[in-house]
Amino acid sequence: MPNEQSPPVLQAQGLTKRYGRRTALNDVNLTIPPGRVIGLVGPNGAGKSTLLHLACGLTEPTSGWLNVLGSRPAAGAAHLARVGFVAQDTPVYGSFSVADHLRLGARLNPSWDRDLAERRIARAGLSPAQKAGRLSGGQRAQLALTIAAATRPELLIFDEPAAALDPLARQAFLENLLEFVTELGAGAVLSSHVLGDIERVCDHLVVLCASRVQIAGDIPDLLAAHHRLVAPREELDRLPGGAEVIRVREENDGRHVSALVRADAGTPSALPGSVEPVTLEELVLAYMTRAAEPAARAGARAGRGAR
Ligand SMILES: Nc1ncnc2c1ncn2[C@@H]1O[C@H](COP(=O)(O)OP(=O)(O)OP(=O)(O)O)[C@@H](O)[C@H]1O
Repeated sequence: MPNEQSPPVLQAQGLTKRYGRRTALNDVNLTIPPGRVIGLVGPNGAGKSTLLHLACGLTEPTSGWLNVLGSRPAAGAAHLARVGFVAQDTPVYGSFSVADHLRLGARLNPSWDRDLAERRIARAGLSPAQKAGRLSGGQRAQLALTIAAATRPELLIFDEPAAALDPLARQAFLENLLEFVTELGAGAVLSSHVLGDIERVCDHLVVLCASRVQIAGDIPDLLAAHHRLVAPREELDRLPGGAEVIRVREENDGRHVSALVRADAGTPSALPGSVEPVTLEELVLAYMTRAAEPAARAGARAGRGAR
């Protein structure tokens, strides 16, 4: 069970990963405190899988470093056992039965919790005799989750585990995930494109776009620090110190703008115009849009140059 003295779940400094000439992660700095369920969001190609693969020790940084639970990823068998990973396509062995998977898990993992595995398989309604290749996407995801959790890791890492599931199966999967996290006293990192899923299960958010972390923090703190305001455009030049405009949109009247602003706690009363709280979706979209704008402008310039 993590406490105040526990090391950060993830800590990265200058973390960079290149595949040939392609940069997947660029100078990522991140410190995530212990005991969190972390949502990792970002558009396709943002570098989410790369970050998760680095965290599991499946690949090495090009430069910089990353610590997971206070050590380099996969630094020896003992550290490897502290982290459970469920990959994007929740892989299982198609010709093995559910029971075969549990037997294999028990044989390969000294910390295997047989009681937890069997209890959860029964709870998910999976028949031990069923071949994994015949399971539905939702059942396969539950099996992969159970195998990862039965090794009793301190951190569970999921790469878009529920992407292919229908809403009901997704809800069942996420509920199960949260139950595991509670039962094991573990942390979890979960990448997803579905903000509703993140909102439902995560208490910490990392927005990754264009190979960099755009914003990270505990979700209640992030929501408290961001505001939507509608004000005359010129008022944006007179924002209080420390306030930062993340995204601006023209209002229909041509005189006012709607802006998403980051401001320290306590500043909302100093902001001009009408000030409203933001939703998690607005916040994430604002950072994604801001990150995409330089690339879009560069693309437009290149397009004009090509004509
Ligand atoms: N093994 C690889 N070889 C070459 N390029 C790669 C490799 N893995 C990832 N990339 C590239 O690195 C960048 C980041 O990819 P990554 O898969 O980490 O993004 P992602 O945020 O997980 O995307 P998605 O949401 O589509 O799964 C992309 O440009 C991708 O093409």
